[in-house]
Formats: sequence, C-alpha cells, structure tokens
Amino acid sequence: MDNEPTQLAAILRTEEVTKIYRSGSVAVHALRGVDFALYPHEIVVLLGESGSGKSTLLNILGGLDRPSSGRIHFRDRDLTSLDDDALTEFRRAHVGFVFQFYNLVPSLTARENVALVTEIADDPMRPEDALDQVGLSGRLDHFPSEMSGGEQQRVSIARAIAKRPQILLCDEPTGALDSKTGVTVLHALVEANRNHGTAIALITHNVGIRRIADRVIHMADGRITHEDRNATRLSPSEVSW
Ligand SMILES: Nc1ncnc2c1ncn2[C@@H]1O[C@H](COP(=O)(O)OP(=O)(O)OP(=O)(O)O)[C@@H](O)[C@H]1O
Repeated sequence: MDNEPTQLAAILRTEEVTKIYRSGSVAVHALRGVDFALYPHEIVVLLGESGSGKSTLLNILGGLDRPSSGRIHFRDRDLTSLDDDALTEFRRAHVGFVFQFYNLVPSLTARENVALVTEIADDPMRPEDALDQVGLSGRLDHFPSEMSGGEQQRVSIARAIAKRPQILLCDEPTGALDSKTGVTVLHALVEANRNHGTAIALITHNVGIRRIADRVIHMADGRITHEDRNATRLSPSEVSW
C-alpha cells in the first residue's frame, strides 16, 4: 500500500521550529527552523548524522519537549499554546512512543507492562490482543528478563499501540538489535500502520530501513536538508542492514 500523503491534511505539523539547549554560557542550536508534516497512514523515516537533531524533533512532535520558538499543530490544534497538563493529555491520548531501550518495568510481566497503559486509556485494546498483534501471545506471563531483546521491543510496541494512538514515534527502535531481530520489530510496526492507519515517524541510523517508508527525511545540523519519496514500500524482510 502506498499513500499520497500530500492530498490529506497533516496530522502533525511543525512551523519554523527551533530548539536551543543552554547550559551556562554554552548554547546548542539543536533545531534551526524545521518545517515538517506527518500525514495520516504514512511511514516516515528520519535519517541524519549523530547530533543532527532527529531525537529533539521527535520529542517535540510528541509533546515530550517544547520548542524554543515556532509552532506545532496536531490537526487544527496548536500544541504550542497548551499548558503542561493539556500537553500530557495530548500525549496520552494520541501518541505512542517506542525507544531504543524498551523502558519496560522489570518486575511486571509482558501483559502487566501493557496493562499499565491500557488502564488509563479511553478505548484501549485488551493487553492480550495488543501482544497477539506483535506475535507474543505465547509470552503473556513472561518477565522482561525472560525475553529476548526483540521480544522486549515487541512488548514495548504492544504497549504503544494498545491505546490505539493515531501517531507512533519511534527513536531507533532496532538500534539495540541484530538485523534479523530488527526485522521482526519493524514488521510489528508496519502491521500497526496497516491495521490501524497509525502514522509512524521512525529515527534510524540504518539506511537500509529507509526502504520501508513512504518518505525519507534527511537532517543535518538542525535542519531538514531534503526529502525522498519511495515509489513503493518494501517489506521489512526485503531490507537488510
Ligand atoms: N538535553 C540536552 N541538553 C543539551 N544539549 C542537548 C540535549 N539534548 C540534545 N542536545 C544536543 O542537541 C543536538 C541534537 O541532538 P539530538 O539528540 O536531537 O540529535 P540526533 O540527531 O537525535 O543524534 P543521535 O543520532 O546521536 O541520537 C546535539 O548537539 C546534542 O548534543
């Protein structure tokens, strides 16, 4: 399935977003004016050298951080003007996050880790169903220490999709995994995109992964330098890195 995102209204959009981190007299310009849009149903891969601003942009898109200047819109809503409680509510209702190091609670089983999220969501999946969707129905009562890295990452994806978010933001989701295991993780993300139309923005250092995307955004020195559009998306099992 390939989409024509430009014909749809953006689900998330930044306008001239900058981010300056200050510590003492040192100022780091992490973002220098970024205009980015994420469209419903699409998969976007963000590529760029270390320090180019990818994680900063992703965190700002997901309401984990605020820009120094510029605006962010979620559909027609200006997120920049929200107070902290309203921003947290936006995140909770609409955004799933997947990070490189799974962030699972070690003392909870796979099912309980997912339930942590579903218990506070409006219209969640059952944890069992979310885990089934990532191929882990046989691991419901396993603790993180009893699972492989790829399985733990799939639990974190189940946790992210269980609240049926419209947006999934993934920061190096395969960064800690070998490529075969990474493929199973990417499959779980692509399935969420196919089954629920979840828009996905995914940071990676593995350029091979760009082929699973509709669009590839290249960043350097706090800016988007250019964008490529893939004519067709490849299945994760067709890419290698
Ligand atoms: N909390 C922070 N305080 C100060 N500087 C920061 C902070 N977070 C990021 N930076 C700086 O902002 C710049 C952009 O960082 P960012 O993590 O967004 O880059 P990145 O492209 O995601 O890098 P990587 O691929 O290594 O994860 C870097 O120079 C980084 O050192």
